Amino acid sequence: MVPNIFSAGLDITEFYQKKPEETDAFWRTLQDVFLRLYGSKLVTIAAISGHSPAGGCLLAMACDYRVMATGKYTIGLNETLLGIIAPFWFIETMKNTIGHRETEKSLQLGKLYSPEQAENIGLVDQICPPDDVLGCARKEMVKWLKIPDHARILTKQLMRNELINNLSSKRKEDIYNFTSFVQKDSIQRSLGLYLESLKKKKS
Ligand SMILES: CCCCCCCCCCCCC/C=C/C(=O)SCCNC(=O)CCNC(=O)[C@H](O)C(C)(C)COP(=O)(O)OP(=O)(O)OC[C@H]1O[C@@H](n2cnc3c(N)ncnc32)[C@H](O)[C@@H]1OP(=O)(O)O
Repeated sequence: MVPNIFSAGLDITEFYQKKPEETDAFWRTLQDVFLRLYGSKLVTIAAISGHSPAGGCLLAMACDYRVMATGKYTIGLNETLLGIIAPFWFIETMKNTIGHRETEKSLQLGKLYSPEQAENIGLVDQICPPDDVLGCARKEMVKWLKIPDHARILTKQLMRNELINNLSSKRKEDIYNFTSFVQKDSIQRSLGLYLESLKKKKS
């Protein structure tokens, strides 16, 4: 685990000043990761040890349960703040997690929540002191593993298959949408400025 960061989201440099075939491949890989994690038969618990913006939030939401460290960390889908938009399957995953109305506000505002706020709206299920996040996740895992596996798996599939099938049937179209969107000059400019601002913040 990297201290303070669960995931900084997608590596923007993978779709900044890249060739279309490179961004296509990047997006296809992300679809694969999501479909495998969201559709996993295993019990998946995210131990969110720190910041979890955008793609990081998506990965966490793809799990069955989320434990987040307390502290000055944030989680959410902040795409609009970067001048980009969350694709339909990010949106659907968030709707399935926190409901339609909260998702609508959250996405338009590019909202990043504190751990306490995230727990209040159900974006995370539990908050724990940073040095106990894994311990809390393990304790929760024990509960989930006591459920008869076949029943849990079938239930999970019933809940998740609609989104899985929807994305699986639209993968090509979704890749096309991503690449044509991020390759626009205006979007490339926004991404460049955002990357610069991240570096400036650091120095
Ligand atoms: C008709 C309809 C059509 C629909 C079409 C749909 C199209 C789809 C559009 C596109 C969808 C894209 C979805 C995108 C999802 C994403 O995940 S985008 C990434 C979002 N991530 C962020 O905004 C987080 C950015 N990072 C931070 O805020 C901070 O780094 C941090 C996580 C809070 C940690 O802070 P700190 O510890 O201070 O680390 P830093 O020192 O700031 O960072 C270290 C270096 O890393 C660089 N960096 C950080 N994050 C990223 C990143 N995500 N990508 C690339 N690079 C990143 C940062 O610049 C530092 O770099 P160096 O200076 O070189 O070390």
